[in-house]
Amino acid sequence: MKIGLLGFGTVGRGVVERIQMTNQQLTNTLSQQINIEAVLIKNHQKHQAEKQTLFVTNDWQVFSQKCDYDVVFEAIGGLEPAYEYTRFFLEKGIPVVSANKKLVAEKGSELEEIAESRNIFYSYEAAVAGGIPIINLLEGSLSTTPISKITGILNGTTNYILTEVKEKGVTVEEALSQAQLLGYAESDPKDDIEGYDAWYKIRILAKLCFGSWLNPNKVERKGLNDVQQWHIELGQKLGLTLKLVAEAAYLGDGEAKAEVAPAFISNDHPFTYVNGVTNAILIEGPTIGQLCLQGPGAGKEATANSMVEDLLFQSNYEGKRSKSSGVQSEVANSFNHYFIFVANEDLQEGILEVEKDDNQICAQYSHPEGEVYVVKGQDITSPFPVIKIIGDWDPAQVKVETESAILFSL
Ligand SMILES: NC(=O)C1=CN([C@@H]2O[C@H](COP(=O)(O)OP(=O)(O)OC[C@H]3O[C@@H](n4cnc5c(N)ncnc54)[C@H](OP(=O)(O)O)[C@@H]3O)[C@@H](O)[C@H]2O)C=CC1
Ligand SMILES: N[C@@H](CC=O)C(=O)O
Repeated sequence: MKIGLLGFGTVGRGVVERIQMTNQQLTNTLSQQINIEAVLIKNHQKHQAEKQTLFVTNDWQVFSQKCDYDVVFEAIGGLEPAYEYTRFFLEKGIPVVSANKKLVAEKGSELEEIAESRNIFYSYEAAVAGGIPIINLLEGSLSTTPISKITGILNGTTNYILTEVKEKGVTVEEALSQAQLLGYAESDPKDDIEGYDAWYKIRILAKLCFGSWLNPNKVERKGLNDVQQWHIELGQKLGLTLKLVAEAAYLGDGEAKAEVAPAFISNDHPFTYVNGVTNAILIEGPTIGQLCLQGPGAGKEATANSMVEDLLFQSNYEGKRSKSSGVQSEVANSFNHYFIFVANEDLQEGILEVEKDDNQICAQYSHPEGEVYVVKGQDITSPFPVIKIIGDWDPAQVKVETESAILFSL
């Protein structure tokens, strides 16, 4: 089997190592030897010093003209030129295995159509939650399972940062540099911090769970930008852990909604102890109850593992597998507690804003830097930072330490 590899960074290198490491097993399973025919990179200088046994080029013409690949792996990232290159191979009838969530979320519909018309696959197991085999699970073992909601910690970098800051007291910048060194972050880490990466991923999951692509303009995206240290501290004092959470739910009548936002997790929820680069996904539906998966969400080995297994999974079906069209189940109405944070300097305006929307304030806590108002409802919004609480958390049950930093006042 002749492989063309687009990209030789964290993931591309992982693919080569994984193929080398399990070469014998792969040969046995596929009944043929896997050979990496050519690797496309961008910056030749960067790779010049390396002793290479592979054919590595930065010339697209050279790479594309080889064209007798049986499969192409795409680990470049971003929209262009990944889109052009993927299209090129699919149109030639060459299947593509991708790790590129941005490309799948933005152009997946069109690329899948091309693949289907050529009776080949365009697959992207590694694009969502790194090493967790969620895509082929949804399309395979759960393909007729009614799903009402899917919730996930889908970005390894932000989860790693939040964990490092909490457990080691490092700064966000220090933790981000470490995440970059470990190969977890996107080439532009704003994609992680501002929630874009998780936004692409939840849009892909929503399509697989509910059968159609959501209008991206209607998928809310909030990253960690508005979260301040005192918000996290207050949450911690109240037994809550901050995570960047993506959710998609089926509302009935063909309507689904999705969002990415920071959320406080109560300590009875399966996500509470999901730390570091680990991702977790909770799938809910009437026949399965709650199904929770967790595993490495980023990094060379885990992501490459998903790409190689994706190839094997797809090869078993020789492009003839019928894909799940999403079996929706209407989500039950749920009301959550929300924290609305108002810094000291905004207090006068803040309380008026909080009360304006007929919000019932069920509790209020103080911190030297501001107040938090706890309200209960659905989709609460405010001009002030709002953080939803996920899990079973009730202010009436909370025992707050009565130290000066925080006082229970309602
Ligand atoms: N890192 C991770 O843990 C995970 C990453 N992914 C996804 O995998 C993809 C790759 O990520 P990652 O390996 O981390 O990224 P890297 O930045 O480490 O590697 C990107 C590779 O693509 C090459 N490249 C970039 N632009 C071009 C271009 N225009 N033409 C040819 N080659 C190009 C780069 O070349 P050069 O070496 O010359 O710079 C580099 O080899 C992304 O879509 C990412 O979202 C998915 C899951 C996990
Ligand atoms: N930058 C991404 C990489 C995997 O998709 C992340 O941190 O999750």
